[in-house]
Amino acid sequence: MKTAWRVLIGAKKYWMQLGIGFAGVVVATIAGFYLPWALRTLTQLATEGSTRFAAEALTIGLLLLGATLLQAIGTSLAGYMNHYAALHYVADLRTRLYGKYQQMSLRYFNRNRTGDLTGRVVNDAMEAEVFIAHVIPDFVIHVLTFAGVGILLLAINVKLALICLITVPLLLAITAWQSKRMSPLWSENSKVRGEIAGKVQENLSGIKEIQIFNRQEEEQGNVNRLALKHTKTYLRASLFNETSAPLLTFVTALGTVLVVIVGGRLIATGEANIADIVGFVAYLGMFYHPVKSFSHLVELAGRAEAGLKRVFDVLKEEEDVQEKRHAVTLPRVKGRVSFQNVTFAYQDGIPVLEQLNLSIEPGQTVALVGTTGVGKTSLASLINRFYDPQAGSIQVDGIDIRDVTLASLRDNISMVLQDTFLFDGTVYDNIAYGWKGATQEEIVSAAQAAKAHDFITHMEQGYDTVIGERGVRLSGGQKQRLSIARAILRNAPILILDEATSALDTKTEQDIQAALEEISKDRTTLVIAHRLSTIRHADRIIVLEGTGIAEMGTHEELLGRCGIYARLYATQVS
Ligand SMILES: Nc1ncnc2c1ncn2[C@@H]1O[C@H](COP(=O)(O)OP(=O)(O)OP(=O)(O)O)[C@@H](O)[C@H]1O
Repeated sequence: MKTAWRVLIGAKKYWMQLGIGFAGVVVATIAGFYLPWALRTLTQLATEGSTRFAAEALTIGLLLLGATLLQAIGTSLAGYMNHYAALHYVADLRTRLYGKYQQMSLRYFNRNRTGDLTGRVVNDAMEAEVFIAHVIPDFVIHVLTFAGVGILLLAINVKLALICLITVPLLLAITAWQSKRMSPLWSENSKVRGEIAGKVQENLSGIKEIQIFNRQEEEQGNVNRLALKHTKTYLRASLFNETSAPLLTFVTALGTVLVVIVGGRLIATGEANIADIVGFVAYLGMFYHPVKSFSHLVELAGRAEAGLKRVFDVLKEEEDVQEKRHAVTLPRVKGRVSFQNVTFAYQDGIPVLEQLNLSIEPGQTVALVGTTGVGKTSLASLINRFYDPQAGSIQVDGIDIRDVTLASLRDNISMVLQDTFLFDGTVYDNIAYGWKGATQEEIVSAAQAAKAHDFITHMEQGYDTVIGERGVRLSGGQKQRLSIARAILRNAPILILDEATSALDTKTEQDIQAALEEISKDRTTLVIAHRLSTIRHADRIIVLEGTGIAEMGTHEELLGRCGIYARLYATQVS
């Protein structure tokens, strides 16, 4: 019920269509009441031996035709309008869900599987259609039919009407019990569906590894296990439904039996006539139908509710990297970046950085070095708020980055990441992704600076070549060069290069290094590199160890200190 309200309130924009749909449902349901009434009237006229039977029958026939027409028009109008509202609401829900994903921090994506999150947008959001176009209209039809037919039965014969009410509490009790038992089964079912989506998505992303390590059989087994788990949970719900359905049919039949027995006695005592009983029995099916179908409706609602809960769970999730209510726009900065007593951990109790202090002046190039896993990427990720630190603050030009809008902060930062991600579009579009509204000349000159122009022009369709999902049709080095071009195009005052040239051969790396040094001249640059030869000319080199800074200085100063850096350097040059 709560979900139905939530969906109805959420679909406010479509209340007009829902109103028309509602009117259609009401008209069609009421028009449907006429057939048994017509039967009763005809029987009455026949048993009374009316002389105008043929003329009366014609009138009743014409009225029946009108009622049937109204029923058809009402049903199709309601069907279209309810679907119109439902499908538009699904589209809104999918867009909102995707929008929410875009606001979430990386921490959220580390916690959840991509396939599961995709499943919520593709499958679970669609359950709103079931709610709006099926569950709610059916509920209205059932309530209207039950109440309307109930009144008609009372009008025909009060005693008989009360008799057929006897079984209703029992039918409702069975339905309520069924609904209580089914709800967790459907939740489990939706969860397993999400697990299947997550597993398949993960395996498709890692298809190379599966083939390299010959794990096809094992992975197929894993997917099969999940598929069977889904079958089992679905079957459990289905079994429960299938066993309670005959029980409902039996109790309904009991009501009809009572009406036949008591109806016979009432005819014998003259309290009812044949026409009443004919009308009564014809209405009885309509009267019990809503109560009987209520269980199917409960099943449908339960299934839809379980899916929608997974959608609403995401929508109500709090973003851990939040923009303040009155966050200001950060203008183009000079590029001073400072970390003050920053403590950061992915998991409670396992700090990656502790009480870290660091200040980078505008235009400086600072290199971060340290053993693998020490926290270099994590430190860089804090600057554009992929994550927020648990303690301390990070400032850009003296302004706490939590006080400014995320968009304006990120507009000031250009990043080339360790794993380059390219979209399935053209080379041109992928570079242009770096800056909205870049001109063709700017894109080409960024590609030239990133030493990508030559290989691009040698491709079949040059800048218009489609590079495939994640840039699969490019080599690692080519991808990296496109991503550097994208960053150059962005022309932001702060540049972060995280292993930006690791996939390049030495010659190309040297060429790009020169270009990167050129563009980093007038901007603050943070370089993370394992190959120490590439950061020799940095203004400052910071060596991370444990959870903080162990050494800091220029290349020469650090070599002279004969510490960690000197040892690392010695192992690389030897
Ligand atoms: N998303 C994550 N969730 C949990 N722990 C993480 C996550 N990313 C990194 N870590 C952990 O945090 C620590 C620092 O990782 P980080 O990637 O910052 O190191 P790094 O110095 O950049 O390593 P590398 O040189 O190998 O790229 C590591 O112990 C790593 O296992």
